[in-house]
Amino acid sequence: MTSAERAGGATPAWRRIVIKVGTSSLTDERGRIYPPLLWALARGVERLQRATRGKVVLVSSGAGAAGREQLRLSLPLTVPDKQAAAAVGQTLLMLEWARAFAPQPVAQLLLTAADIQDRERYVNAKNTLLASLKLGALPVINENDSVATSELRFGDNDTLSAWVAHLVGADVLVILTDVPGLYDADPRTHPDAKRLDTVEDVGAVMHLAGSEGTKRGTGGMVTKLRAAALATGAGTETLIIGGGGAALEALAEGELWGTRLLAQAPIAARKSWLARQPTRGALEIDAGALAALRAGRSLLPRGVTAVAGDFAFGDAVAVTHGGVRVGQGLCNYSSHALAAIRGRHTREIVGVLGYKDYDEVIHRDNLVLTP
Ligand SMILES: Nc1ncnc2c1ncn2[C@@H]1O[C@H](COP(=O)(O)OP(=O)(O)O)[C@@H](O)[C@H]1O
Ligand SMILES: N[C@@H](CCC(=O)OP(=O)(O)O)C(=O)O
Repeated sequence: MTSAERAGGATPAWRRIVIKVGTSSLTDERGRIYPPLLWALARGVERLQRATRGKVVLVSSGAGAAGREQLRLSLPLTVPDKQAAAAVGQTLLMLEWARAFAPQPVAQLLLTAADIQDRERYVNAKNTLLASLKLGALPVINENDSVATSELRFGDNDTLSAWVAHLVGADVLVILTDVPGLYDADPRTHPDAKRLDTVEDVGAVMHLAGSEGTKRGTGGMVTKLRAAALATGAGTETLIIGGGGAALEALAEGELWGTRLLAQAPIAARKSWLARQPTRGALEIDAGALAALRAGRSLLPRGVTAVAGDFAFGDAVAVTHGGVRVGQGLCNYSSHALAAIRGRHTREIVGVLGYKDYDEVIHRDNLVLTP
């Protein structure tokens, strides 16, 4: 690494740091867990914690690789074999992390996408994480591979790490892999590829990711960029770096061995979050209302011509015109209340419902229009 490849600076002021470590950063070329790599990472994490006085949450892959090694399994594996390998490997992995971080305690959390989708489990996961950090433990998170199949899966730990960053309100998401950043083509197959130092809009670089990862990893650069889109869209800066523990030590000194993907501004971040919320119903609006929304105004009951679905106050709903989706937003009235006030003037709301919490059905700050 030459000095020209490094972007130097002061120690960053991060309070919460999520670091995702891929299988490729923990294993040797034969795909076996290589403890010196893991121990060097632990030293890097400690250095980063000391320098920033921030708290680190680790998302660690490697259970599958560790389990395959102990069970002497060779590829390709059936899904149950993969799950058994992850179940065996997870204990080995955690044992090694616990040794490497001692005396700091480590807290194991195994999550699936279902834990994020279900409100109660989401809150429980968040509480466990925040309490572990408060008590001085270092959370080490992996996907719960033994129960997560198809639609319940994150599928890759890059995506999981973006959700963890969201759960803990991280200032930065660090994705550590075996290449020092995002290149304009896969550097494995394009030796002349050039690295991008800073990315302002993840959407604009998504096409640069080759479809394949390493044989050891899952997803390659595509899933890292998707995770970066999620995280930066929610306001969390994302770094894709390579170089193992030494790269974390450099980061503690303000040196970046990779690519910085900038967080979106709060309003843009909110809109991108809004656009990702699952909708529970739809509001059909007339042409006048559509023109008002496009002019940056809020949706009033008068412009709503039909209501579909069963939703509550605060739920996300689609907005349609002529049956075509034109946007979505958070609704200030339940489907039941809206069915009664649609097409009415705002001054009529109290008369119809007996109360009026809002003039707007969807406030413009809670609305995102389809481009
Ligand atoms: N544009 C790109 N820039 C950098 N790496 C890329 C790019 N496109 C594809 N890759 C590949 O992504 C790989 C990293 O992904 P992966 O093997 O899944 O690692 P991990 O185990 O760390 O998640 C790199 O080794 C590289 O070959
Ligand atoms: N949960 C799996 C890791 C899945 C994954 O995303 O792997 P990687 O691309 O190496 O981060 C395991 O522990 O083997």
